[in-house]
Amino acid sequence: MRLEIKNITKKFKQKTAVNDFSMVIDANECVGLIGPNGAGKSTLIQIIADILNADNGEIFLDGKKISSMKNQIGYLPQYPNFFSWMTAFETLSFMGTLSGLEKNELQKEIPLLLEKVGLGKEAHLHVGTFSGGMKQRLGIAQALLHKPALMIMDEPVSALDPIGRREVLNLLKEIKKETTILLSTHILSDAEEICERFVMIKNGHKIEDATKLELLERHQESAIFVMIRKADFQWLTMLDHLPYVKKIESCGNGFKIHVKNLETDANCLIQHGLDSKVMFTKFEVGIQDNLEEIFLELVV
Ligand SMILES: Nc1ncnc2c1ncn2[C@@H]1O[C@H](COP(=O)(O)OP(=O)(O)OP(=O)(O)O)[C@@H](O)[C@H]1O
Repeated sequence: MRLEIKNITKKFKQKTAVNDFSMVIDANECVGLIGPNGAGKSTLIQIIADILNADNGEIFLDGKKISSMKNQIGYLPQYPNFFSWMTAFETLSFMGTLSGLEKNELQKEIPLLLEKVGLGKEAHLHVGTFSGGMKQRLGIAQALLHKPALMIMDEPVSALDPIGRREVLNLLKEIKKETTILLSTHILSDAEEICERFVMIKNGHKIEDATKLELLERHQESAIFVMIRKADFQWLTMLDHLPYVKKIESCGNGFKIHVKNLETDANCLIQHGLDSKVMFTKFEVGIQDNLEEIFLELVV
């Protein structure tokens, strides 16, 4: 499985929702499409699901146009809609028939699928009685019905309460073992839990495409965090005059010393401290923001 999104642009009147967006997803990846409200996530996802047409650009799945490969894609919309008077089993049976699946096949597969999404015991309950998390898990079952190679999900957990969110995240952890996943969210911590790669979108543009490690390394501050005894605070005033020290900030119980070159200047700084008889209780080289801070820095 290889999904290639090539230079997709989509405009709604004057508004460019997706702007020259390209990316590739390979088999077994779980990719988070991250962006604030209105960034263009739903528009892009609907173009991949072949629900919306792009104005420019093309999407290929295994080298073939996406429109001819729809049976390889499972799509979970942002707000899945079910008939409240149908049971979970009837819902999947109805959806499966609409997608052209055989009745016999459905009779066999639906109980297995409901079991997989944790709704085995609720198979014959009306969907109207389901919680948000249960409905979302039913939506995931529906998207998996035809055994797609790629699952695309639009904000699968954003609208759920903490319990529903946990249920769905746990389910996604299971599904990603056997299915390639692209999911959109504006909540980075959700994506962080299950995705290995993060593609950030802002005003329709791709602004970042990296693994967690790459993101952390790329956004690592050139600073050293030190904790010293109160008696040694005088040492800090001497640092102001060093050519490689850019700035000193007080930070919690210690100090953040910003330097020009982390690798070389950290050694110089520790040597300077030792020569000045400073006792370090903490000396941490390279301060990494967490992903949430990186996200805010990039998108706001
Ligand atoms: N059918 C439409 N007609 C006009 N403008 C639209 C339409 N659909 C989306 N837009 C606009 O395109 C931009 C991108 O919207 P989109 O829904 O793709 O963003 P999003 O990242 O999914 O946001 P959210 O997290 O709020 O769902 C927004 O400015 C939105 O108002």
